[in-house]
Amino acid sequence: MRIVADENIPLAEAFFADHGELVRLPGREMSREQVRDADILLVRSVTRVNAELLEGSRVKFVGTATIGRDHVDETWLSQQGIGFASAPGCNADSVGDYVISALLLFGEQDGMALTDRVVGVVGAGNVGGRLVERLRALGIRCLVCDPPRAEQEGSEGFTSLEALIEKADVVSVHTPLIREGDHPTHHLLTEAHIEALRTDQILISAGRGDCVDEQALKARLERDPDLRVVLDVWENEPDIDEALYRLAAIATPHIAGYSLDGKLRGTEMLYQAMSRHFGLPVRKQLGQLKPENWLRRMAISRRAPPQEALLLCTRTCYDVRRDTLLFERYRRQYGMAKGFDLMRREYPVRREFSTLRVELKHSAGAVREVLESAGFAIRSPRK
Ligand SMILES: NC(=O)C1=CN([C@@H]2O[C@H](COP(=O)(O)OP(=O)(O)OC[C@H]3O[C@@H](n4cnc5c(N)ncnc54)[C@H](O)[C@@H]3O)[C@@H](O)[C@H]2O)C=CC1
Ligand SMILES: O=C(O)C(=O)[C@H](O)COP(=O)(O)O
Repeated sequence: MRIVADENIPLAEAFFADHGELVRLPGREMSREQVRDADILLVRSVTRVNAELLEGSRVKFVGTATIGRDHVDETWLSQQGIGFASAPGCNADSVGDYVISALLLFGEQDGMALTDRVVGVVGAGNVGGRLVERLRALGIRCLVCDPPRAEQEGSEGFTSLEALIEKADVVSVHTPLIREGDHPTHHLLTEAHIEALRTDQILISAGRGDCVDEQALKARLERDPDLRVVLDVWENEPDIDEALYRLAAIATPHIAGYSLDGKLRGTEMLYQAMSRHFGLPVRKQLGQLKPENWLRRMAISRRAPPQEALLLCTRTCYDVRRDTLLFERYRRQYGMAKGFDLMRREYPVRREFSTLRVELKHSAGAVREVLESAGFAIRSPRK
């Protein structure tokens, strides 16, 4: 079999090369000619998978190593009898790490504890749902807006988008991009929602750029630059709006989910789905193929207050400031569109919180509880 895979899918050789010739390509420019003779196509979110790309090809299975599927015309694939799989939840906790890192940064800037702010999460699936679990475990009050879930599970525990914007201090958007149906999310945050934000609120957008009306957001920020927004996803990636970029408090090039762990999980999920599709045995597991030195550790030797310990461990794993600065460097050196993609391609290895083993030298119960709630693995002398 011939397998065409995006160059940014790690361990694709280790998982797939036994099944045929593996060709690596840059995803954004994948062309009809390049995939025509492929049997299996493995992509990321930057490749539009539709009739235009695949009509007349011999592709029998498409996998996207991402949670999002808005770049794939699933209806057309199914009409053609082409198998399809995505990687639900693969990097969900990495997006949570990103949000926690941003919340800690704002807490530090404002001299506030994490628990001083109410966080509103819009879209509570694998990403938003797990984020809410972690934040609540940290003692943070959360509001949740997820109308499809509210319809299925009953409205208790869910709130409308308008009420969430009114009551929350942080509005964190994690919806997929859905253009049709009962709950479309294209420009889910309308001009009216954006105008309703208070200057002291924080908006985080880490689902898909098109879920927020960017022109309205830009207009609001031009009038009210003190409103803080964290933008990881954008309309028209990679050629994003430079003026909006400059107005954002934190601006990153769609890397909220870019941990090595999340990406590798995505590759393994595609391997499993591909094996099922072709009736092949699942012989490989991520555990056998992971690089050495998989787990890292750190120790907290003194009696740090819980919030300080959390900040220390979070920054050891992931510091959102690094990515904001790095993005600015790439933009200056290569221009916006090229810098955006190049930073994603050369992204430094980042690990999920759960891979950091934190050794507590003191049996500080409160520190242990906070770190575990945030997702770190703890070793400490128990009382
Ligand atoms: N920035 C990044 O690096 C990443 C971004 N993503 C994006 O995050 C999205 C969400 O990921 P998951 O939570 O894993 O997906 P999911 O499918 O598990 O959950 C999506 C949730 O959004 C809810 N939803 C749908 N329409 C809604 C609406 N109109 N209003 C409010 N909620 C609505 C659904 O009911 C569901 O609970 C992905 O589709 C992807 O686009 C995912 C991973 C990384
Ligand atoms: O999983 C998703 O959905 C994402 O948004 C990915 O983290 C984005 O990564 P790329 O596919 O754009 O490399």
